[in-house]
Amino acid sequence: MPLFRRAKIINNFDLIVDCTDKLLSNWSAMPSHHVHCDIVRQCQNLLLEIFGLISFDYNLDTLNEYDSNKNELTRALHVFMSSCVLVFYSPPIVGTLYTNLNYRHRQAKAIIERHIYQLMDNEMAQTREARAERKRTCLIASLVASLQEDEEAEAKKSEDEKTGLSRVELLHEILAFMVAGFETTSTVLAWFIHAMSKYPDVQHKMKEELMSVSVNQNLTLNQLDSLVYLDCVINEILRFYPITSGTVRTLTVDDRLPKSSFQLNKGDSVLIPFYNLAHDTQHWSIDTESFAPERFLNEDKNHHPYALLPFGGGHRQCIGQALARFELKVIIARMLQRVTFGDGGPKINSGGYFTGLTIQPKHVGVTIGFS
Ligand code: HEM
Repeated sequence: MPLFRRAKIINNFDLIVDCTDKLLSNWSAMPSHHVHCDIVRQCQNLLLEIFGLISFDYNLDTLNEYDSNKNELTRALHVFMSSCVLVFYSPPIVGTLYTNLNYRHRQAKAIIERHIYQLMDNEMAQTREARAERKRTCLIASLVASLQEDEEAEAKKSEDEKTGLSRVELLHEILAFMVAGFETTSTVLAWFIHAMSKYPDVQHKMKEELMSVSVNQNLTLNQLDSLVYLDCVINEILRFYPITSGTVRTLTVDDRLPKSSFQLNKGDSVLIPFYNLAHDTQHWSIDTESFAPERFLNEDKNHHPYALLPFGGGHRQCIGQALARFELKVIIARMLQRVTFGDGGPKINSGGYFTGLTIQPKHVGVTIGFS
């Protein structure tokens, strides 16, 4: 999607910096010895606010200093996502019963639907010319542009003949974007913060790199582009702590695995396991169990392309990967210009993981020191 190409994404640089500054300002109001145990939620708040503004021109107000849950849509999204986790890991019949009978889920879904339809209507209320212009820069405008002109007429056609999306189909697309667009990136950010508290040398090296390109606290796009070690750290976070266990493809023809000649048949589902590939010693020179961002500068610079697949691959690879990488780079650079993450203690910051919609760090307790 052209909207998620770098040329468009970089227009959001100031917006991402401003949102990060808001979170930093909230953190600075806390006592310096405070151990932050809600890092996963704080990262979600940051990415939700950014994604809402970038994609939907909508302020979810999650960085509100007094109440991050003030907005009705934000609250509904959190409820909806917790029930999605339950449904995702339950047998289909249990999932259907739960979503049909659970009052909180039904209420959250109704609120989300009302807001999304409102977003669509606001977009449709613009003139044709304004919509055509906005389509080039704004996700919601671009999605609304695919709405069917005459839904009733389209409904009478066969599936192959139909063009565009109905309002309900668009609702589901927008909801999928909302969920995929913030939960993933925020989980990577939470793993990053946990990793920094555990690997102070890496954090120190990143700060040195930042200081070498920016002596004052400004941050420009050119400076950001020159932060090579920071890119290595992001890659190592994605390798060391994959946030999804893998992806699945269904075979459209019979095939055999190249080395073992193992027979696969049309219709078989094949799991591509991200964690195993990223930790398989056959594909990496430096110990795969060490957290070593330098590997991407040296020995493992030319690793097998399929050994690291955090965003999947092929036709169905992640549409938002350039946006996610850009958001992460800006946020991390901005944070490390101002703060140092410290280890809150062996028990409270013991890591481990929790599998929700993504694989999240379970026990994170960090101190946040301002310099
Ligand atoms: C670090 C953050 C992210 C990670 C690790 C991630 C990871 C993934 C993965 C593994 C897939 C499946 C790819 C495959 O099967 O080959 C995927 C699909 C997808 N992602 Fe992301 N994602 C991230 C951020 C985002 C963002 C920010 C957006 C929205 C702007 C997004 C939107 C999507 C969509 C719409 C798909 C489905 C694509 C399709 O089925 O054609 N993702 N993502």
